Amino acid sequence: MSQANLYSFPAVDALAPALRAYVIQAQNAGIARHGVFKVAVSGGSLPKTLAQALLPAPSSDADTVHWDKWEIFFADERAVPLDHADSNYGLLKTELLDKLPPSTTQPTVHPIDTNLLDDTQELADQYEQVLVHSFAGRDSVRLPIFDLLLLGCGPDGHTCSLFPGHELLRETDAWVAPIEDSPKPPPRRVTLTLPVVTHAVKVAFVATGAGKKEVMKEIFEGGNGLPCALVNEGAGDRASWFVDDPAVEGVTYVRRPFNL
Ligand SMILES: O=C1O[C@H](COP(=O)(O)O)[C@@H](O)[C@H](O)[C@H]1O
Repeated sequence: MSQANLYSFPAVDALAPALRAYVIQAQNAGIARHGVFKVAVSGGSLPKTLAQALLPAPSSDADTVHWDKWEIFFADERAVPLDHADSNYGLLKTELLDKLPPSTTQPTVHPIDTNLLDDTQELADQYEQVLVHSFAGRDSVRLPIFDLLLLGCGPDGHTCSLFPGHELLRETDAWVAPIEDSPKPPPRRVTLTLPVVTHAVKVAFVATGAGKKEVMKEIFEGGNGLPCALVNEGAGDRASWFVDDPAVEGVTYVRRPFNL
């Protein structure tokens, strides 16, 4: 059985160029496949690291981020207005999108429909319809296949808004699901479901800082049914972890040298 790749770097400034190279390779493969790059992103600490990876000017044609071809979705989102401090869209906008050079054609971004914030089931259903439309219809595809998912890992092993032990981990039908009892605030959210996450062409996790080392040990040395471990099991070597050394201190799982 294939296993997740674990790439570790002394610090975020060494991790960022590797993440950039990996994202650009996924981007180019997506564009070659269907003319666009369909990517879903998390909130939390990810957008800041992503900005560090993707904002520097390209060093060559091969190193270019083709923002005009990006179609950005949210791996999870909180049921709040887009300008709320808890919004994952808001975070991506302030950390990354607002910092693109003015001459850049902005990517297509798919935020949640904030008219539906009062009903998380409707919010999730509407976001699923966005995917249905973008991925050519639920009748023709069993699951949407993202070119890349860029995910975080919480200190409890959650990813997207899939939390340890939560019934949502058993969801097999919906592509996007509501959650009303997230243990991490805010409680009301929507999230991609596990089958969608594990079916992506590639899944990249970014986890940095010593605050993650205990959960990294658990994920890579047993799994314990943690959501991040379930993604590793489902995606195998399509999953890659970009971490800094403090996040994997004491983790015995074999790191790979980063080579594309
Ligand atoms: O609540 C959330 O947390 C996770 C992890 O965040 P991090 O700050 O520990 O990286 C994040 O991936 C998710 O999108 C977010 O809604």
